[in-house]
Amino acid sequence: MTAEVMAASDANYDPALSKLITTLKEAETLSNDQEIDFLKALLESKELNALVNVHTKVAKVGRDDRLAPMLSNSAVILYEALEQLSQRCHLNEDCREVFHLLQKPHLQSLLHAHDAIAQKDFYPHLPELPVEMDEDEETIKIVQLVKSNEPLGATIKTEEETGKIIIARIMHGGAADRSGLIHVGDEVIEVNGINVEGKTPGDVLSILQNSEGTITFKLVPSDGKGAQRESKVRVRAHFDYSPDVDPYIPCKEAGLAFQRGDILHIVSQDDAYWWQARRESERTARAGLIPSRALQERRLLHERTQREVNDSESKKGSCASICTTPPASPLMRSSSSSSSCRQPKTKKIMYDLTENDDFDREMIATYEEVAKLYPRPGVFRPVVLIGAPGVGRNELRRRLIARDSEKYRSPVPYTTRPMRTGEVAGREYIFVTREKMEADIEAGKFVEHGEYKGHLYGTSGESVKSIINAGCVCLLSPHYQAIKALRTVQLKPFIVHIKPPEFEILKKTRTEARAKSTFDETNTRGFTDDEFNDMIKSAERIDFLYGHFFDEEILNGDLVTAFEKLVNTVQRIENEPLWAPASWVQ
Ligand SMILES: Nc1ncnc2c1ncn2[C@@H]1O[C@H](COP(=O)(O)OP(=O)(O)OP(=O)(O)O)[C@@H](O)[C@H]1O
Repeated sequence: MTAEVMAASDANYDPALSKLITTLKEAETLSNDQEIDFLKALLESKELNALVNVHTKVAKVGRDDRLAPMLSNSAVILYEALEQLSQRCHLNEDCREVFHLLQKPHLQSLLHAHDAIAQKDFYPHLPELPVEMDEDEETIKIVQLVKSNEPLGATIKTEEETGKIIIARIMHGGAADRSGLIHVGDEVIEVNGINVEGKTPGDVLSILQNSEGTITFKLVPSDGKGAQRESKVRVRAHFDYSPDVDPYIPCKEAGLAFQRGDILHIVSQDDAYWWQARRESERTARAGLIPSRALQERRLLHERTQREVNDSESKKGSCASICTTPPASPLMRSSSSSSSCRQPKTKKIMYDLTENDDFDREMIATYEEVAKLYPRPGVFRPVVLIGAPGVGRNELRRRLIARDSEKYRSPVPYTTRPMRTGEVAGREYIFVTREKMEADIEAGKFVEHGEYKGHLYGTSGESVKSIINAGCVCLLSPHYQAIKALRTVQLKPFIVHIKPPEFEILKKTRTEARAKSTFDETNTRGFTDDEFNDMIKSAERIDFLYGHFFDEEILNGDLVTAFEKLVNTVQRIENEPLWAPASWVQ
């Protein structure tokens, strides 16, 4: 043994490292180049030796069966348990306590850390060693897939600089993805023995369409690994989408149709314009292409600009009959119908902002990131009933309170108007001076407020909070313009849109029930046909302006049915995890 190696063992070198140093010494006698010197210095460094020792100890602990984890998915089990418990919380105290404990962020983080260790998530993922090969020779892979009714789940494109046909996307969960053999960036050289050089993606598609049985691809693998990780993002769609009528989608068959309100699992946002998603309710399905937020926002902006141009053109009277612009979407029509659904003069208007409510639609509604919000035992989310004036929000609210007045309560509103005969302070209203109310509004003490006939009206945040803190369900039926002020992380409201049925049913149900028009200040006559029509138009406008904020819609035709649906809804809010803005769930 050489003097240096003796020194190495003196320094408590790891045996394997000592052996390497010895071998290196022997090699040094054969050649004496700089690289060997460098390697020697590295192997003899204290830092490397310390690292190797740590590694050996960790590896030894890892081999000890006594320390093997029982399971590596405890966090998943926790969420499953929460889901089960949430339906039983109302049954007994123990359930509620466990449910409460399992929701603690510390416990959840602990289980996540446990799972990461159990799954050995700490091991570095080293790139695969390159296989020795002739540098000039390209690796080619031959992939065979059996053609079925299911689409391949991949899109191709022509690479601009080279003209090569390249795999542009692999749809998550699709046939190509499941095969694990085709990756984004792979170059397609042949399909079923046909050279695709110089061909367009359309030509390749027709080769595929005309093939039967097995399809054989000859591919040059891309440099990257192409491994796709699924993102966990869930969004609520705020618009309807159909790939069949989208002229820009790269491949209609690869598109995913959805409707406003659908919860979508966004599995990939790798492409700036086309995300991959599947409907939350179809977890195993192949992912489909949907427009990204950026693309959809651009389109809406474009449509809006187009509409403005058309509006100004038609005002000039120049192209009304020759304009070839496609008919306005429902989105556009509602937006321009503000004058047709303005409230009648006799109706009380607490929120004198009718000229401004287009601002509410300024926010471009595309997708909203959501997450499951679990009910907290004893702390109920406020339920906000929104609807066109006269549609029956207060009737439904009153019925719910009458059903269980211990549980459902509404805050007493504040007003600056003088008290009328028969009224009791604190029962109908809390009467305050204008100065006091303005100061409180300024100080942010009202969750919603408005002005009617020179008097202020509003609901204080404190009164809502005190109902929630008393363990009751707070019911609110404010003017629809209060939605934005109420929809905060502090209140986490559940918003229900009470909608009128079609004209005939609306008229029939109200007439049979001798309903009193809320447009009549004396509250003595029934609704007129004009008022029914206004109610329907107003509901359309509310839907256009605020539809993306609604958690639920209830059609108030038959009152018994509508009330039953409301009862079911409030029970779900109390017991089930429900989708809510992701920023509310931390
Ligand atoms: N489904 C229904 N069938 C029959 N009558 C109904 C129905 N829903 C509500 N009504 C009646 O319609 C009238 C107006 O209802 P309500 O007072 O609840 O309206 P609202 O939405 O609170 O209106 P506003 O905001 O103008 O006060 C009441 O007489 C109510 O009993």
